[in-house]
Amino acid sequence: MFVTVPVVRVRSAHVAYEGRAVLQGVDLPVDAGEVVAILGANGSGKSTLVRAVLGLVPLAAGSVELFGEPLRRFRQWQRIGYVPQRLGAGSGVPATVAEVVAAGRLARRGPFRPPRAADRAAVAAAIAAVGLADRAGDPVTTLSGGQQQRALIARALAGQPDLLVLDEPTAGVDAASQDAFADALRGFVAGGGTVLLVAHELGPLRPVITRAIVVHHGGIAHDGACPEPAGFHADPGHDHVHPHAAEPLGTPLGMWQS
Ligand SMILES: Nc1ncnc2c1ncn2[C@@H]1O[C@H](COP(=O)(O)OP(=O)(O)OP(=O)(O)O)[C@@H](O)[C@H]1O
Repeated sequence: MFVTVPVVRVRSAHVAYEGRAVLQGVDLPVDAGEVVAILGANGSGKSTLVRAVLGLVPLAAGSVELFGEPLRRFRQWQRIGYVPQRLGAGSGVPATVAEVVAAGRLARRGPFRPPRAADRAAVAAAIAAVGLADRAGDPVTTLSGGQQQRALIARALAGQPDLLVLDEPTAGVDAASQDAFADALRGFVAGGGTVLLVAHELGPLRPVITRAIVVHHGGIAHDGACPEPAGFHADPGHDHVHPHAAEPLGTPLGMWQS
């Protein structure tokens, strides 16, 4: 019998920083093809959860499996594309968009092999997917913050991962970049990809999200449909949400938002 293995399986995860508990017994399975948004107030532990999934912060207790492998044995990192929360401080090297995106291909082709046609095609496709084809030759430093974020997403896509993990990919990003990102995600998922992303506001991403997780008080307060903000509260820039009739589980959405 064919049994599908979850792409991510977090079991009873506990994480503490300097003795202060941030996650306390979190369970999270993510199946292939899901687009899971992790929501919650500032400091609730959203980034900590995705960092724990990737082994970037240690678990005090519990376990993580990726593609059915315990994290400590997992070696297929080329199957995962990760976009951290912020572009690090500039290295001083004015790399072009194409160079930054091509770096995302290294895990696939190995650092000492020249790029093949398939590598060049994957890089071009990733740049096009985020709507930056006309900026491919420009230094990333000349791009807006939102466009730089799109370049990082293209870098993750260029590796043709099975799982994309994105930490607040649309925070502070202009509307055009949010739309471009939503389109890129749609294409990625249509090609069989799975997505785990941290978000503060869903905006244009909302229709792409198949499942929302809300982290609150070290645990998962909601796991299901996207909480529906009413009317104009869904607008980007409106950073709080009021309780209303459609909220899930009877929990005031305001509790989850800062
Ligand atoms: N490396 C660290 N050392 C100590 N404390 C940390 C560290 N990283 C995060 N924390 C603390 O852990 C808590 C959860 O942080 P985390 O970044 O996971 O929250 P978040 O939900 O992603 O927040 P935000 O929405 O502001 O990005 C916060 O109180 C934060 O200050």
